[in-house]
Amino acid sequence: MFHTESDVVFVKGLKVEAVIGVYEWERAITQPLLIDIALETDISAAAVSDDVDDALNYKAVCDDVSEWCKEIKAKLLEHLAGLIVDKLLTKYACHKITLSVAKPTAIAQADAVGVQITRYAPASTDELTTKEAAKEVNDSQADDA
Ligand SMILES: Nc1nc2c(c(=O)[nH]1)N=C([C@H](O)[C@@H](O)CO)CN2
Repeated sequence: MFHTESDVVFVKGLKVEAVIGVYEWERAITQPLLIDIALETDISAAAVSDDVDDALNYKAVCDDVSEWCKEIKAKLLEHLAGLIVDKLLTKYACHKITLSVAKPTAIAQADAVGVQITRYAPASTDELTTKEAAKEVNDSQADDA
């Protein structure tokens, strides 16, 4: 079977309203965040089977990231980005994640400001197959329902 180390499942422009910011006035409101995520993973099983259970499900990623952003209520974008990438690497079968979080309304003179980080999975997480991780996600969502 065809194998590659450079497949990517991505999310671009995920919009989340969340409490974010270092100033007191920011703690009392929500602001829009725009999030891009690139999850490096092996998509070859899903490419052959055409079964979402073999895929790193971007719908589940969007749901999780939206929920975590609202829960975390970080002051700094750096803190939020770090926590979200750690959680994604723990939950999903991917070996590398690049994530950017932007605040499009924070600075009037700028289109957006933000941070971008890249992190790698520890070896043990990397060994989880996409199918095993997808099953864990599906099972935990079934438990939540
Ligand atoms: N590197 C960062 N600089 C700043 C941040 C941040 O999260 N990371 N945050 C702020 C304020 O919350 C700002 O968005 C209010 O306009 C300032 N600098």
